[in-house]
Amino acid sequence: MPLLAAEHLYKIFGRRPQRGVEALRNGATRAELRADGLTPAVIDASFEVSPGEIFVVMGLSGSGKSTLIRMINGLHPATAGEVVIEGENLSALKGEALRRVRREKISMVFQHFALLPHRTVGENAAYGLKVQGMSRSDREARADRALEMVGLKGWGESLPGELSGGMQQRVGLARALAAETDILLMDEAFSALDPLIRREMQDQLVDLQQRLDKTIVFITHDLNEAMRLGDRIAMMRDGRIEQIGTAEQILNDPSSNYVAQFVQDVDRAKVLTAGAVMERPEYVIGAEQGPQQAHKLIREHQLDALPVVRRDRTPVGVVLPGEIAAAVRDGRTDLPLTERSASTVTLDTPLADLLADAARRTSPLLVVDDQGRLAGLIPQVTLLTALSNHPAEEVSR
Ligand SMILES: Nc1ncnc2c1ncn2[C@@H]1O[C@H](COP(=O)(O)OP(=O)(O)OP(=O)(O)O)[C@@H](O)[C@H]1O
Repeated sequence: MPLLAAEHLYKIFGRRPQRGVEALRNGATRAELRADGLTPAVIDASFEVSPGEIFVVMGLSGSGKSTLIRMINGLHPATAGEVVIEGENLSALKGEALRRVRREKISMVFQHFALLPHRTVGENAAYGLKVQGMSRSDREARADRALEMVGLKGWGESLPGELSGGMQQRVGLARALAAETDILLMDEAFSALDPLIRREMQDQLVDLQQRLDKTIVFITHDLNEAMRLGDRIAMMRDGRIEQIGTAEQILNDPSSNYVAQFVQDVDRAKVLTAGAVMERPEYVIGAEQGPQQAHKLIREHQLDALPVVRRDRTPVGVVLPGEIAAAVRDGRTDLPLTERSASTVTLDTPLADLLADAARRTSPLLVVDDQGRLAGLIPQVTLLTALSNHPAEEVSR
């Protein structure tokens, strides 16, 4: 079951917004609604977020991201459609019931930290808990734990003004973590930070997510940030979600010209991984087999390379047509198939790392999964083609 789902959500600002929903469903354009005094901020948005996922909502200014996230946390009632959290329809809740879900399930991190300047870092981290009526000692214990998680142990007595921007945002994050909700909503949370600190925070967020298994909806207008953070990304335009997919799906298979144009300048080498560019081998050969069998398979199926694997499918190496043909011709049929060992990389190795020595490579790369089993193969030509699109200085990091 998804932890969080949006089902045909609409948010229209203006008087009697419901008529705008009807008009849009009947094919009216945004401009037509505007002329009628209505602003459609979110139009027919549907998606599901799984537990432990980082789901990024990406779009330009005015595309509807903030409005969408405000509907998810119940700050804005939806004009139509539903927000469902752990099976509970938020849109149907009111008053205390709505406040309870918001308090227990969702916490929010804002762009401008939203810290109270005259309260200490510790008090700021514990702020949401005080509002809930939690005892002082419990509040302090939770706030301390949260500050430690974000690397601010020992800063509890300081005032926010004594901290750098990056540290202040960590306090904002600690406050959200102290609430111990499963869902974190982050609205342009790192946009006010300078680039180096921003990267650090992105890395820390991914790390925290892996340790704490939070479900995160992260809003950004920065495509690189979206690609770095998102398990999946929803691309928004003019209130509508144009495409939802992994960074790789969006790069390799954009659903519209708009998305294609948007991603055209992305450095693919930094986003794509070995898993995205590999081919799944249709044929493999067991390490106990000999060159005769390898030769036969290669000839019959016109293979460019044949991975050699053990019984448990861990790779031993790869045989190439020319060499195996020569061995068979010379009668060296007792040759062990492990003769040429190939380099192996894991599924999540960035393409940029593979390109670093692509020009020197003479055999395909074997890709293994996290159990060390053969998952795929990256032919030489794939690397060389990628390399020609990414000059070496661009990919060396
Ligand atoms: N309270 C409001 N009343 C009227 N119109 C609004 C309101 N809030 C947002 N809008 C309009 O809804 C549209 C979407 O705005 P929204 O703030 O959700 O976009 P955004 O993608 O978050 O942009 P930004 O990154 O600039 O915050 C815009 O046209 C905006 O002017």
